[in-house]
Amino acid sequence: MGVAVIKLKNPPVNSLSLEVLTEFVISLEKLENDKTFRGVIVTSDCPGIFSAGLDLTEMCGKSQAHYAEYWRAVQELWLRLYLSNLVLIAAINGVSPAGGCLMSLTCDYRVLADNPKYNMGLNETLLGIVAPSWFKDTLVNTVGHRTAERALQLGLLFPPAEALRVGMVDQVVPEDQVHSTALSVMAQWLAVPDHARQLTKNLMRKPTADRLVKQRDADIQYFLRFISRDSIQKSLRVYLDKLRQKKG
Ligand SMILES: CCCCC/C=C/C(=O)SCCNC(=O)CCNC(=O)[C@H](O)C(C)(C)COP(=O)(O)OP(=O)(O)OC[C@H]1O[C@@H](n2cnc3c(N)ncnc32)[C@H](O)[C@@H]1OP(=O)(O)O
Repeated sequence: MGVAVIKLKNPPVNSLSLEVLTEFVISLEKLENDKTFRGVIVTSDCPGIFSAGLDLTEMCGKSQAHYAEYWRAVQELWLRLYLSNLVLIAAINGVSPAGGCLMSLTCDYRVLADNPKYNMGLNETLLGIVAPSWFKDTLVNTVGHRTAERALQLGLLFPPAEALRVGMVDQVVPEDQVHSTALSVMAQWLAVPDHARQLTKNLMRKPTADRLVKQRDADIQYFLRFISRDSIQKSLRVYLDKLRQKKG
């Protein structure tokens, strides 16, 4: 039925490095242009981890030019996913904090494996950073304003049952059924004529995407100012050190 599978593979934690973002955009573009494909299942090849989100090492101790290039790539992937003409289904087979969660929220449907370790949410505040307005918009459009406000301020990571309850995911299924469920949901979505579904998706999502499109450069400048602050760099270094020391 013309369904591709994009399996994220950037061990150990599928962090979204500049290279991963760039390759993801290229793969999506190829699939969009190949009319034999109508749907994509986005999943992970790293056991227990859907994606650890944005690659913190790309945002720490680098040059302004690098930050600008990285942020443009983050914007680009979000825009491509959010406005994709393809049916996108996230088969979430692991934990998905921050950017990992955002990636799944851009999809049309989310199936999450029922494992209490597989938390998901926008936890930026716990790192001492702030989810940008378009991350916030994507969450609000999925779970509603009140749930998003609480989740964003507290940096909540929801276990599967809670993620389902607040509408962050559409289905929670046993781990070994995530892929087959994604495939059967895909069949349902593909039963709708493409042109009608695509126009409707556009109607729902374009106003949100346009807000970023209209001010992409300003958004990059804002990110540069924010990420270059000494206090923010310090927060990121402390967080990364904590992650690294977990093993020791
Ligand atoms: C205006 C600014 C807005 C910016 C918006 C930001 C969005 C984001 O996405 S920020 C990233 C948020 N992500 C997280 O908070 C997740 C952090 N990671 C974890 O919680 C855990 O690593 C895990 C639950 C995803 C996996 O745990 P585990 O299997 O125990 O693996 P380790 O913690 O031991 O990690 C292995 C290895 O990977 C490094 N690492 C983990 N996450 C990231 C990351 N997001 N970016 C870069 N590197 C990451 C970790 O430091 C370990 O490295 P080594 O010690 O060198 O092996």
